Amino acid sequence: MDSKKKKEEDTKKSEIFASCSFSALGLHSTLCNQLQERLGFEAPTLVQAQAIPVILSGRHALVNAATGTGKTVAYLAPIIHHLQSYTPKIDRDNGTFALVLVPTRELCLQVYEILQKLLHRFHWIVPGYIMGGENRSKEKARLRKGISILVATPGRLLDHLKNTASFVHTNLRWIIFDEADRILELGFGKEIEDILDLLGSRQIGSVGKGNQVSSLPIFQRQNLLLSATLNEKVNHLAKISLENPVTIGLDDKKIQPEQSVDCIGTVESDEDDGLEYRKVTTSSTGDYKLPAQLVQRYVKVPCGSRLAVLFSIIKHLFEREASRKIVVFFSTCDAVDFHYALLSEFRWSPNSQSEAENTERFLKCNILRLHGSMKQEDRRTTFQAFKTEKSALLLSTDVAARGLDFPKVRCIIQYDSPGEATEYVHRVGRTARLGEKGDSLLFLQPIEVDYLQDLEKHGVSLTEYPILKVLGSFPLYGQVYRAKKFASLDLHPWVLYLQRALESFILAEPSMNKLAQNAFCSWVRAYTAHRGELKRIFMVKKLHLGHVSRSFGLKQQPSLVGQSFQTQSKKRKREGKQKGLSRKRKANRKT
Ligand SMILES: Nc1ncnc2c1ncn2[C@@H]1O[C@H](COP(=O)(O)OP(=O)(O)OP(=O)(O)O)[C@@H](O)[C@H]1O
Repeated sequence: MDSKKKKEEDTKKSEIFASCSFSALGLHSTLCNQLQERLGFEAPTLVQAQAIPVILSGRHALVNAATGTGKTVAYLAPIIHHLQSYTPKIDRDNGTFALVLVPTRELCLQVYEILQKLLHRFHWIVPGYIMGGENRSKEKARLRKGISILVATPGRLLDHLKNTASFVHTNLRWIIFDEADRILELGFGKEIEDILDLLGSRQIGSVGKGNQVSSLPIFQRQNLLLSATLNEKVNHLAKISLENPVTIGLDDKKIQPEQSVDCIGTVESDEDDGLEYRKVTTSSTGDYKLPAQLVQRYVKVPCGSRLAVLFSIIKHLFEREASRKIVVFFSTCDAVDFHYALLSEFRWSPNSQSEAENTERFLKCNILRLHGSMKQEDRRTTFQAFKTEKSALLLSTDVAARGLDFPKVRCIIQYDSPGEATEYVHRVGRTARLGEKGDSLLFLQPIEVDYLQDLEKHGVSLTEYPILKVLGSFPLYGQVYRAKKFASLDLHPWVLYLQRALESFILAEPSMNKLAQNAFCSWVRAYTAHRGELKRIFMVKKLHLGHVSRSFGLKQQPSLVGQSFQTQSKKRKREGKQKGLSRKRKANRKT
């Protein structure tokens, strides 16, 4: 390696990793060995170097650091450090000492897997998880046996707190909210407050709640909140769950002690022992932290050409580099199902003269899908598969947007726009993790480009993707159509031919046609669900439903599809009433 390259590498490393070792942070040597041997971590990341000593000290903490910077180990390592040091050694009868609350099932499994690795040499500390979609009786049995560090989704945890008498949590010392803002966005606010009440952890001061196992010391509660993005709701949660917390990772732009206008709930600490104690005011217009090496672009596509352009870009990316991982985000489960079926089955050879010659799969890559309406077992299989695959395309709802750590994802495509800027940040955060390369591409219709200004307000700026150049790389009947000739994507021959082929393919397959109609309906519903300021940008009134139909490869008149939209929406409402759907679930239905 030449010296310039080495210097660059060193600079890059120093922007991610601290110059100290894990043991210098005060962690037990066996744990440091586990970090190295089981996880391959040589040195702590910057956020770990900041957070571990604070968390070891027992202080409550609010940790705000960019996606993929190692927040998980930042809280797990200090907990394990403490638990392994207790004498007498803890055992399963002592019940749960640490509770990690996460928004999704996949994140639950991910944290659990890391715990398993870290606890390899501490067999007396038992990790476990409970989450929606799993068998309650089996979970009850596991809780009865005792779980020292429990990872949970909030709804299921509350269920067990209320209904599982054998769940021992009298020794609880830590409550961690990982992806705190997402937990709240999903509408779990009430559950969280109930959980804090049931655990006697609201407003703290609840040190040593009476029933501790007598041989163990009385523990001071320590609560931790972590997220790459903060919002008003997190401030509220911080207020009701953290006592005199230390804030880690909040940069100066976000910390404006004198400003109170945007401050909703101030987390304050007036102690000064050399650690970073600050008054925090997170403003809703503050900027978000994104990995510096992430290349962010947008592509402006007229609605009717969206489908053809998406297919072309994915094809282009895999043809340029066959071995790569890409995630495409959609707004609804139905949209994922439709695009999954179509991308997997669509056959078209751009140079064939007749339909009979269209035997070749348009996309040859491995395609996976993930969303909240899938069976738990299928979700688990996809999650594991995408982790281990070297090359694959994952189509997903926002269920994959938070916290998931899929190695080596090179590109994130946001086909349906994310809505809140926080969601944008977390979606793109699935790539460019821990200093790795990463690209992101946001699809926008010409009527939606004001969204770029909304992102700008949060310090997120994107450049335009050279779509005409990409389309120009596809020969059609031996001819290459050069970029400059086509002012609009709609008129590009490649797009026109591909769109026609997609529409014929869908029309010929009744099941595909049905999937397309369902996807269309739920897409329109999701579009109408944009909130607040964003309603001004994503205005359903501005949509041309005929063009939206085209974007699902449908030739039908929008009014026909519109009828089925109404029927479906009535049906869902009826079902919702029958099931007594909570506000939370309604908010959650997109994922
Ligand atoms: N000290 C370290 N050395 C090397 N790799 C690390 C280190 N700490 C974490 N990692 C790796 O970095 C990646 C990101 O870590 P993690 O998932 O904890 O990030 P995060 O900050 O929680 O991200 P997000 O905000 O998306 O949830 C993981 O693959 C993890 O294994």
